[in-house]
Amino acid sequence: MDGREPVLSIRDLKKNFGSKEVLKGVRLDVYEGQIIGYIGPNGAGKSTTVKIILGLEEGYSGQVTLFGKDISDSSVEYKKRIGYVPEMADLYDNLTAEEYLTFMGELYGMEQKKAGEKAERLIGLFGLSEVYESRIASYSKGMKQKILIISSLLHNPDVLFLDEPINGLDANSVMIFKELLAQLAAEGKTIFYSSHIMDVVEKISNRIVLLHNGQIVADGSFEELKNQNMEGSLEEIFNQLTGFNEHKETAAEIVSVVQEA
Ligand SMILES: Nc1ncnc2c1ncn2[C@@H]1O[C@H](COP(=O)(O)OP(=O)(O)OP(=O)(O)O)[C@@H](O)[C@H]1O
Repeated sequence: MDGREPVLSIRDLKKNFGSKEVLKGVRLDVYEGQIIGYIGPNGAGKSTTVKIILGLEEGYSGQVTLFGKDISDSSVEYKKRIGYVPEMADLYDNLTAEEYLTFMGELYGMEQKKAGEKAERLIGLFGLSEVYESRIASYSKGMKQKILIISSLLHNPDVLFLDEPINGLDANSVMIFKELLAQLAAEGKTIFYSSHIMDVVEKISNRIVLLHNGQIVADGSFEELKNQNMEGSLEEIFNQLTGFNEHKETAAEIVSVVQEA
């Protein structure tokens, strides 16, 4: 792209679940400082791609190179440079945020004291100081989401994989989070952002990658996509590229079924 080595490079990535071909040859190079909006219809294979990169899903073909090394040859050490906010996570409800985050920091190779100090400061910045020592079971949805975000950042990763990260966050927290991503990218972090909230993806990403039927069907900045004969908002571009224009008819059919006697 600009002579630099990609942070992440994917070549001819294929993955089947049984007879279902989910990824049919994905090719992608991602560079430092990019915020990739990774989008696609339900079931397109976005989470599957991320899980393969994270080493959580095996049995694929093709090549995935992260930080210059093929992940199938790398030791687990590379995972210390990754932060991950999964879409659905099982937090340890019986732990307090302090215990959970210190534990996560240690898993990522941090010293317990350092992890604890950093976690406490981040908890404060996310407005959760009062509940730092309360059990996570007592947290609201948005509070749990903040814990996941903090846990993905605690060890200062180089690459972040975020799956619907603002789920449950209030408007003020969303504003901080969007700004946080921009500032992290400016510091050279690479961010992979999967979401169905198109107006947020449109605003925060500097590159949009659309996965459809197991392949990448669009790749570029929002401006570039608009210049490629696609019009309107990212939501409309998404509808055009995935061949969907029946929302009114489908909604009307649903209403008629709902109202059946
Ligand atoms: N462990 C599994 N076993 C069988 N099929 C799976 C498994 N994991 C995913 N799939 C299938 O692979 C396809 C892609 O799933 P994936 O979760 O990657 O989609 P996605 O793009 O992340 O979707 P969403 O937007 O709904 O989160 C789906 O058809 C799903 O049913």
